Amino acid sequence: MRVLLHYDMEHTAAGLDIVTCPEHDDERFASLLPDAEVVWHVLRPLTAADLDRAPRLRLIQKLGTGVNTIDLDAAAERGIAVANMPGTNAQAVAETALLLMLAALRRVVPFDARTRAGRGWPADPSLTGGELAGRTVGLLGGGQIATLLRGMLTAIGARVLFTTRTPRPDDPAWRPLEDLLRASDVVSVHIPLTEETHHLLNAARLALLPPGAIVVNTARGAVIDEKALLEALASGHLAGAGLDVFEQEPVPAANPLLALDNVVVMPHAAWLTRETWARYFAVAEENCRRLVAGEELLHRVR
Ligand SMILES: NC(=O)C1=CN([C@@H]2O[C@H](COP(=O)(O)OP(=O)(O)OC[C@H]3O[C@@H](n4cnc5c(N)ncnc54)[C@H](OP(=O)(O)O)[C@@H]3O)[C@@H](O)[C@H]2O)C=CC1
Ligand SMILES: O=C(O)C(=O)CO
Repeated sequence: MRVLLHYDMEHTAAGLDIVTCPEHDDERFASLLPDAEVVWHVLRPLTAADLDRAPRLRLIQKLGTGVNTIDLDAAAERGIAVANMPGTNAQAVAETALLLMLAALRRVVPFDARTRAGRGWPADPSLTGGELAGRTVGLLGGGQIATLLRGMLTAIGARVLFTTRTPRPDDPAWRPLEDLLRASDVVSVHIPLTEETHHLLNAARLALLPPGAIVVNTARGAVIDEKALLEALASGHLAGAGLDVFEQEPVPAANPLLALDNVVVMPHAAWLTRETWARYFAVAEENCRRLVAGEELLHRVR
């Protein structure tokens, strides 16, 4: 079975003929699509035009959780199955969210730059940080990532609140979104990007956060209105942000958020650990086996 791994990563597996293609190499991707029976998809959008070049394609296997980068209707129209693998990267993302909130609270970006430039010592008192212990952290989402992060934050001594679409009155930490925002010193986003969640954190909702709050996003850029975020940071209402994801990816170098030293950034790499890859390949190979055997796929989305 011909598998097209759409990432710059070599991998072999018994019974699978795996070819790889870096995500930025559109020409190679187009040339490999006609023979692909399975695409192992990471993040580069998979469009109807791509699928038109792939007459043998039977399965789009998302390596990870969010399927917003796949044209699901186009896949369904062409009889191509789509599956994801929720949870396989949850530990990595939860740890990254924790890392970004600590980095923002402790001003790692300016400290790092000044230390490298030989201007780090003595440490500038204007960069005095804050501790997570004792602060209230509001999580948007109560799924696999938010649940792991909640455990980590509780161990550190933070007070954790969370919100979901479906109220969870049995859990004393659950709050309606606006109540959660009013109470949160740090807010961290862990919900999918859908029509409903697009710009969920807009100017009005960001204004509900207490002055000096920190926003962390390891979910999808467009859940936050980036212009409103920039204004809230520029006005000083927000003290900082930790961003792994952006409205436009790859994030353009001219994005004004990148010029702020109270914003710590990553290139949508929260998931990127060796352990995540091992889990990705285990599920992806199992779904290829199931496809060949005519068995029900794991985590079929469509
Ligand atoms: N940066 C990265 O590398 C990665 C990013 N991600 C992103 O993180 C997201 C979360 O992942 P994960 O925790 O595994 O997903 P889950 O599916 O386990 O959890 C999603 C949570 O979002 C909640 N939710 C959905 N819609 C809304 C809404 N409108 N308002 C409030 N809550 C909502 C759901 O609860 P309910 O249905 O009750 O509302 C659920 O608790 C993914 O969708 C993906 O976009 C994931 C992995 C890697
Ligand atoms: O799993 C996800 O949704 C990611 O963003 C990483 O690919």
